[in-house]
Amino acid sequence: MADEHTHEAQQAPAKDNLIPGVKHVIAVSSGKGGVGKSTVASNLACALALTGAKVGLMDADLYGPNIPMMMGSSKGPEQKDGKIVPVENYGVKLISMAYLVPEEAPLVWRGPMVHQYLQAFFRDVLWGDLDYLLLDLPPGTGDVQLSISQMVPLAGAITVTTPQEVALYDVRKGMAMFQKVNVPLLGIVENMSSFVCGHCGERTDIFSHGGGERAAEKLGIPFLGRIPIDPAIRDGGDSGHPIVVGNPASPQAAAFRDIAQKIIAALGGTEQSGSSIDSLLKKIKQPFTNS
Ligand SMILES: Nc1ncnc2c1ncn2[C@@H]1O[C@H](COP(=O)(O)OP(=O)(O)OP(=O)(O)O)[C@@H](O)[C@H]1O
Repeated sequence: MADEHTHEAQQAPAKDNLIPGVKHVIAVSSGKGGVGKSTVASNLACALALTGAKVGLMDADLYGPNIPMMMGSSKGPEQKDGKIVPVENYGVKLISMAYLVPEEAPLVWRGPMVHQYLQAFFRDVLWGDLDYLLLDLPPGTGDVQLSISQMVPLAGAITVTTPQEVALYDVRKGMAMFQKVNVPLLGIVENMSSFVCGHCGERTDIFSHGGGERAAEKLGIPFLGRIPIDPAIRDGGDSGHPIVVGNPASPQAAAFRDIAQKIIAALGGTEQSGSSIDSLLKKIKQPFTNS
């Protein structure tokens, strides 16, 4: 069944460009749920915005949209001339299903509905000119991934994984799907790597160690970096202050910025170096607002 679907996707010619002002669309994916894909997507979006790039983040996880909470922006979008004005926080334009349905409503969509909603997220949202539009995908390989690969040209896909074997098994399947639909693989981010005790400094490899890098080597794709498992990162997500903007001086924020620079370089942009954290932060128009 999956093969039939991917075959369909491969054959479908790219439609009219639904987002002509967007230079690079980047899929943030994961083989498994709960590995930190939305956390990585929101921190990378902030890190890219801090370089001065124009950035959007689409919460394409129609079944479990978390981006508004993680980006501290629960207030829904406004409409203008029948179009949706994306919400903006930390210099990142945002859209999510969470803005459009009541909080407690179950999110159960059939395939055609998924396609329609995603199309509306591309076509009916006033994204304007963007350097990067990140798509936070649902975990796994399903309707959303296929619809998106048919709808817009993807500059590349990033996969987030935790380091243990069972997560890596799913990474390979996810990456194979992107390869089948001719989406370049930008690389793997290993999240929830080691835990370093804040008291004694001892390192514990809760989900094993180094699996993301080994998988990248095996698959012949770049390893983009590792993010430690750290309560401050979880706290940033829960409180709507991604650590990249909530605590920019932390090593965790630096790890996200480093990955963002690798993505910029992979897509042909210029790495921004030498900027102080203060000067980068001044580029965020309205920090900590819109919640
Ligand atoms: N590096 C980290 N350290 C500590 N907590 C983390 C880290 N990364 C993510 N988390 C936490 O793990 C939980 C799951 O993360 P997140 O929602 O980003 O995962 P996900 O892969 O997008 O999940 P799903 O796609 O299944 O909704 C969240 O509570 C988040 O704050």
